Amino acid sequence: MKTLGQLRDLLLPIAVGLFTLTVVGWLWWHERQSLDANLRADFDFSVRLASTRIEQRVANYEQMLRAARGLFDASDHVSRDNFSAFVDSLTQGAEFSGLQAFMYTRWQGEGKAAPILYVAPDSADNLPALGYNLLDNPARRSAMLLARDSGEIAITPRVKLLTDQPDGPAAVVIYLAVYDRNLPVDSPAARQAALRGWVHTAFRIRDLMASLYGEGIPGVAIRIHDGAVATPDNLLFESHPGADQLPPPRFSTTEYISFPQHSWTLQIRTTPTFEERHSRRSEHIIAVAGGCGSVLLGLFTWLLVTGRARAHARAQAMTRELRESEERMRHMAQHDPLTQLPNRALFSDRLRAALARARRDRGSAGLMFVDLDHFKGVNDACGHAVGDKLLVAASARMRDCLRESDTLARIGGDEFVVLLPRIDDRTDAELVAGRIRAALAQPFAIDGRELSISASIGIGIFPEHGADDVSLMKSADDAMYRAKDIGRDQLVFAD
Ligand SMILES: Nc1nc2c(ncn2[C@@H]2O[C@H](COP(=O)(O)OP(=O)(O)OP(=O)(O)O)[C@@H](O)[C@H]2O)c(=O)[nH]1
Repeated sequence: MKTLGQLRDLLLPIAVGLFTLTVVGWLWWHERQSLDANLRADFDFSVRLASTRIEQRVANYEQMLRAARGLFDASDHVSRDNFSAFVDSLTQGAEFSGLQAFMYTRWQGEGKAAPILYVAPDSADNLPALGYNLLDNPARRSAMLLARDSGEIAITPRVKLLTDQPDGPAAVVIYLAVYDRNLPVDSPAARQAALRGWVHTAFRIRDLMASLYGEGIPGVAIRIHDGAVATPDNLLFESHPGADQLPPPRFSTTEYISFPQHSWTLQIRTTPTFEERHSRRSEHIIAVAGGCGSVLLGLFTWLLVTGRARAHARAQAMTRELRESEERMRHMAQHDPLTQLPNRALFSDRLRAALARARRDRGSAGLMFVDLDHFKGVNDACGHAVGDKLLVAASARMRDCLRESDTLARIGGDEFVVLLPRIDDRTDAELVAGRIRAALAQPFAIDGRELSISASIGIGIFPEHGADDVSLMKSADDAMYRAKDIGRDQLVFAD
């Protein structure tokens, strides 16, 4: 029954702790899911932002090219100054940053060169490009012809700018054909016949990205590859060189940006900076605080459940201690501390009770005073400690001479009293006194010494030597003194 109760007291706190832990686990999981969802949403937003910004920027370049074509559509004679002034007006306040050069190339006919005629801005970087025959460059040539035939923009694959070193950064050029404004342009053949030249813009990809994002792209790493398949050879741009060395990303994706008959592949992944931006502190707080709270709640439940039992056990222990302490106090109040024999007070109680019983039964009782002879000599010769041991040993021997119902008490230094509550006559008392004398007469071996003692004994019999405890005590005491007087080691009856 007790074990069942203990088991229940243990199971309830465990169940409460487990339940709380489950709730905490669910909260933790929920928080984690929500953080993951936030992170995912942020990443998706970054991806959309990246591809939209690039598309938007290229669309701006296209707008600019179309505006420039409008300039040529409006006039048969566009001078270099007209062109520069037009480009200046276009770029003022408009979002064309990242652009390296804006150019016009004249078509001089089949089999002839197509040199760059105008370049703006006419900076020291750009001017060396003037006069370069673009048709000599296969990548540019095919984009130019595509632009001519389609009437739309055409973008080159990865090229180097004419003014950059051969190992310079990756760049692209966007072409838009300019036609004779008096001729039809409704078919590829018509467009070929009406071709006057091309307006085109050139830009480095890294300048384009820097103009979009500034120094760094926050949180995500972007790689742009030329074409629909990402290979190291067609890499146009990477925002975080060495991103492969980073720990695996939480999220990554591939996006495509399409141009007429051309596309770019964008590989976008999260970086540790991005993942750290979404602190997992709340998740950790829930785990730690929830875990500790569950344990505390379990402990609290255990304290509540076992509180009554523990208070009961404590009360029992205290009661037991109190009883034992009372018992000890009572024993100390009624017993001699050296021999543990009853003291005078307890002896008096028992004497009175014995005499009352004897009086009622019309029986007899015996009272003996036993005083050791010359005990002072033992103390003086052997020391007080040996005297103590002798007193204890003598008490034990005297006790052995008595019945269970008899009482032996120590009422003074070497003074003992014996109560024989039920005797037939004085012979019984004489017999007991004889046994005591004989027991004490045997030598005692204390601390390697042999000690011999004797005792003087005075005996009083109830009722003949005293009708009450006081007179009987006095009679026996007087008899003992008489035994001392007649030479000690004697047994004397009261008068
Ligand atoms: N060792 C020890 N001695 C005690 C104790 N109580 C009393 N005494 C000594 O016991 C002796 C008792 O001496 P008395 O009864 O006066 O005389 P006595 O030497 O026994 O000689 P008698 O006249 O034969 O009784 C004293 O010297 C006390 O100091 C005790 O508890 N231990």
